[in-house]
Amino acid sequence: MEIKEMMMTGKLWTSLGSTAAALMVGWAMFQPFCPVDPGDYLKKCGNKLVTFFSPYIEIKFSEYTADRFKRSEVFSAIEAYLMSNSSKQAKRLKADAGKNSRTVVLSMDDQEEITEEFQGATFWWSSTVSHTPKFSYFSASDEKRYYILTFHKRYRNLVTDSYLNHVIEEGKAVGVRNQQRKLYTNNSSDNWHGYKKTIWSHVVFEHPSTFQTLAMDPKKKNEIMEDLITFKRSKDYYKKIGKAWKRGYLLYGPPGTGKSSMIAAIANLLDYDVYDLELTIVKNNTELRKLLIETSSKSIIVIEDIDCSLDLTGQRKKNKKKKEKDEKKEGEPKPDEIKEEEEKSKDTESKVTLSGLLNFIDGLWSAIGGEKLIIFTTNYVDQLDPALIRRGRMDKHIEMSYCNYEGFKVLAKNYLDLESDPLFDTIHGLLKDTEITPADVAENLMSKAFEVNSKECLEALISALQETKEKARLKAEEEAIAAATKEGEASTSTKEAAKETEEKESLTRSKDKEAESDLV
Ligand SMILES: Nc1ncnc2c1ncn2[C@@H]1O[C@H](COP(=O)(O)OP(=O)(O)OP(=O)(O)O)[C@@H](O)[C@H]1O
Ligand SMILES: [Mg+2]
Repeated sequence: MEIKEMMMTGKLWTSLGSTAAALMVGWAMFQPFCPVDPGDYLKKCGNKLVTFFSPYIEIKFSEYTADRFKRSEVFSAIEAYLMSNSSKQAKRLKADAGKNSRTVVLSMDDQEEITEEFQGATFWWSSTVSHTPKFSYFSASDEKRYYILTFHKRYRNLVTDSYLNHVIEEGKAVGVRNQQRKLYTNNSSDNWHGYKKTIWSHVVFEHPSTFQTLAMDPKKKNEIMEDLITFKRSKDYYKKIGKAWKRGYLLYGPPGTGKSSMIAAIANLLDYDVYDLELTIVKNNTELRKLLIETSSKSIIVIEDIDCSLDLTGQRKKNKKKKEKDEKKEGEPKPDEIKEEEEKSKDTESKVTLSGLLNFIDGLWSAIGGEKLIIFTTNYVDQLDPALIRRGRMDKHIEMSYCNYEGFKVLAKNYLDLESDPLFDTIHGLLKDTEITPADVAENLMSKAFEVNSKECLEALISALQETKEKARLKAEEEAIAAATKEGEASTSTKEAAKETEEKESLTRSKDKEAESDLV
């Protein structure tokens, strides 16, 4: 009996096992054709059930928006907002460098939770990270971070009406307080794709130049500072007059007169990020627009040496010449080498046009983000297209000129801690009729030894000034001689030409006379 039972139980298990195996095999074959995963379905139903009975509501804030293009500003604001609470409550924290790299900023690490009270309500914040497997080029096995806010459903209105606004505004303010100023530069568009794309790369901006250290006419300096501060405070004014909140500056002057130093001083005064735009690697107007969209507000967009960056006016002339050349050669077969070269240059050549750049400065897209300063620098202001620098586009034209006595006094104070010296009078006299850049003055005032010897530095400057003055005198003399020689040559050739005409005329006259006498 027992043996029979055992045999039957054994048979039962065997048949059950084989049925299960058959079912599994069948399911595995059928699964690819079944649109719904029952596991997922059950999970969904479970979630629905829990949500239905739970009195709590959850809001999820992802780090990246759907297009994974830009880090969500809301996420960054929440991150900053939770900082102060995190450092008190969370047990696992993340540390990062704060403003000017002098402080450490702590924030909540992944998979942590904190609680906070707001107007009598309790809110739970948790930070979560999920790892997505690599299934496409764009996802690249990445971590997705998000914050989840949980609250009782009776606070729904409080959250939507005031709590979220409070979090974002506070967070943005904390972000600005902790944020290090950054210096950005644009990458070639070859690096713009994939998840790890970087349109702009940055380093911490730490240039020490300020308006106090800038050598220039104090009146002009104050005027610029006032203009900048007014701009920074004029959000409502710009809205009222219907203008985008941005301003254009054109800095021009010879090399070494402080154009780049002025940009750094402006960034330090306004506390803005700097985007140093390298136009030569921007391939076309669309790329230029993309770069603009990716800049933050409270920023300075700089295009240095605009005359060299892109031959905007010249490009049109060049194209015209090329066209003429092409027309001439029309019909002639082109050798393979030339064809290849043309293809290559087509790829590398920047196709940013003047109109593209003008749109960048004041087209519809330029208003995005607001609070932007656009600065162009050039050594040759007369070579720029007038459309580019007309008032309204470049609102302020600032000439950075050679060093004058006022400028020298600023440099002497900065470099030597000197406000007066008997040698100042000599320098004053020499500066009146010598063109020397502040960079050259600064170089002479810089102490070559650890101990500053003011007298030696001033004497070095005096001899540099005398040398420059002498060089300028010799150059002027040479030019005068060259001009006189040219004039002399010109007058000789004019005389010769006159003589030739005279001879020709007398020849014609005599021929006419001969003809007349023949007729008689
Ligand atoms: N006006 C100035 N005040 C103080 N320092 C200056 C001034 N001009 C030049 N310098 C000194 O000279 C150096 C070079 O100046 P800067 O790079 O600002 O000149 P720039 O006008 O931008 O020249 P470039 O046209 O060649 O780019 C600076 O590092 C700074 O030390
Ligand atoms: Mg410069």
